Amino acid sequence: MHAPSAPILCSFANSDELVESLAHFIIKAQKESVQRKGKFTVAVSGGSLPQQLNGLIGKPGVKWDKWQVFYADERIVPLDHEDSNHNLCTTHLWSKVPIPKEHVHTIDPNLIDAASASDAEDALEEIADAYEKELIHEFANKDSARFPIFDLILLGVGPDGHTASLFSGHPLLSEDDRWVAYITDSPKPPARRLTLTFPVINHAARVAFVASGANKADTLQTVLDKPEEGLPASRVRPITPGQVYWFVDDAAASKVQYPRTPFEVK
Ligand SMILES: O=C(O)[C@H](O)[C@@H](O)[C@H](O)[C@H](O)COP(=O)(O)O
Repeated sequence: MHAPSAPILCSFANSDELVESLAHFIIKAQKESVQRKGKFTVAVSGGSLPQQLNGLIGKPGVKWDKWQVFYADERIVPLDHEDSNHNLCTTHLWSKVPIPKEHVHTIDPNLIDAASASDAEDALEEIADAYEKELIHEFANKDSARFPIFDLILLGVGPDGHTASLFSGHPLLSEDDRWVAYITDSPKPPARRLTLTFPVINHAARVAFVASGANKADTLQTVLDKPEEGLPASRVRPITPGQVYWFVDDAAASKVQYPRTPFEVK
């Protein structure tokens, strides 16, 4: 197996340029995937990311009916709860674009009540299993790959270097079997979450991190310049031919020595 390729860092003068370039990048990835196999499989996370996808709204190149969307991580709360990533993405994106509802794969709402009614981990396990089955169903035509190969996984990074719901020092960092796992002790509230695991993230064709603002400068410096520290975001290194990209603004990249790559819209 080849070594993973080095991250590609693209930094933009301001948030508008970042959002617009990210939209072009996503549309290009979508075109390649749709041409090759008629669909585009994407995973998205929460935080500030959904808002940074608003460059896609109204762009004629986006073939929303070809998208199949999963959540890179999700909080175990009802889907209309203010903490829900699905709710956040619906507010910022899905409600504004013609994506078929059934193409956005949520955690099973029928299982959430049981999980909130008790502290039993069984209920969380059941939600994680059901979401994994949903993924297996979508990726059923996968060759004989051990893990799904997403066309694109979109991630944010927290101040502590976490990504999706993969946190420093957590035993889940060494999960090498499951596709989806739950946690009950997220340091970032709410505590109970689902997350795609590292093997899934690192099998993707493309992973794009999106980060903006000066409050991300120290984190990016550690993640990109000191990968040996092993922060969760540094561990995102998709296996060849997968590629990880960083879409950031100059404020977030201000302390990073790692070389920038000019972004070209083709
Ligand atoms: O649901 C979540 O909590 C997120 O998926 C999480 O991984 C997020 O992406 C980072 O914490 C960055 O969040 P910000 O973009 O808001 O800094």
